[in-house]
Amino acid sequence: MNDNVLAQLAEVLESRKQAEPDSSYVAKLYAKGLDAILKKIGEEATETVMAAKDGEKDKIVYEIADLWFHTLVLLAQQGLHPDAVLAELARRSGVSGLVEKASRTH
Ligand SMILES: N=c1c2ncn([C@@H]3O[C@H](COP(=O)(O)OP(=O)(O)OP(=O)(O)O)[C@@H](O)[C@H]3O)c2ncn1[C@@H]1O[C@H](COP(=O)(O)O)[C@@H](O)[C@H]1O
Repeated sequence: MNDNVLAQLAEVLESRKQAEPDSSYVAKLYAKGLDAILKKIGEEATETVMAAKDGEKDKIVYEIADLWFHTLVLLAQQGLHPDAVLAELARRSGVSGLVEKASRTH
């Protein structure tokens, strides 16, 4: 499991831009707009903090998955791909492969 999960999910999130709001959670979020997406990110960040404060490792993973998921929805809504974030992280850490991959695809 690696960043392909992010790329595959990004593809699904892109496809949901053509879906009817009633047919999909993500399509419904897009229809509600930016503020609704940002609200979910805020909620999931708070739930992550609470899980960490409670020291519940399983819950931390679960809530971070929710948080990452909603940030991926935000990236898609903004016309951005997760590769841009991976490339930025790679740039900071000096991992060259991802930077090259991102510059090839965008
Ligand atoms: N990975 C996810 C995913 N992670 C979290 N969630 C949703 O994010 C929400 C998390 O919010 P909460 O924890 O607050 O739970 P909730 O009370 O049900 O949330 P609300 O309904 O109040 O927003 C839940 O509704 C989860 O179902 C996700 N919904 C969809 N996906 C994937 O996204 C893709 C598109 O999904 P659809 O749009 O549903 O087809 C598919 O690949 C899905 O597997």
